[in-house]
Amino acid sequence: MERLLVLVRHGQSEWNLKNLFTGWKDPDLTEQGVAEARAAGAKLRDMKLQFDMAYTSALTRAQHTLQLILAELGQEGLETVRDQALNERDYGDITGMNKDEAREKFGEEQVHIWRRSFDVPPPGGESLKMTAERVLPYYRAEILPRVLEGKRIIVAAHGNSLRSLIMELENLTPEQILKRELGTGAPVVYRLNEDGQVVSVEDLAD
Ligand SMILES: O=C(O)[C@H](O)COP(=O)(O)O
Repeated sequence: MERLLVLVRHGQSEWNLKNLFTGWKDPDLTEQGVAEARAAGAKLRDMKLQFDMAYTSALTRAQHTLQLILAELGQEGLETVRDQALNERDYGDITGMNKDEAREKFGEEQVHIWRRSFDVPPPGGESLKMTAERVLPYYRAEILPRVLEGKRIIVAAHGNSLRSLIMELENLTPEQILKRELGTGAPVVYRLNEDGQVVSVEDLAD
């Protein structure tokens, strides 16, 4: 039985382009983001992958990315579940702030801690640990059982919601996940065994 799980971060958003902390804000894709999403779909098509179900967040940039990928695959209208459990990490009070200006104001090191530490949340926002505490229960209850019953699943979501899931799938330590960056529009293709453990991983980033 095929147990396929593909994770893909949305293409470049308007706020990625402006270098703003985005979190739960809802900008759409840029032209480049649209192109990245189409390219992700083309890569999956070249691998002859097809899906039985899709999951995405409650945010436009992820939903739009999924829609463009499915169009490339000729799978428009695929059964899709949208849930805010898969939303980006909430950046709290620094949402909307320019990332370079934040470094000037709070210092390079502090901003790096907010962005890449495991358990230090930005003020009023979520750490990666807190993000994992909503992503993983959702994954275990909704997504994993479907993969294990043989449904081929694609998840279009966000840098940090996916990093928290990848940490679990790849058994990474907090130190290892800090260094794991996800490119916009770069699918990661997992095959799982009957216990839900990863037997192969293919990162399609160029
Ligand atoms: O929410 C954001 O600003 C980005 O999508 C991810 O931000 P990061 O690179 O700081 O994790």
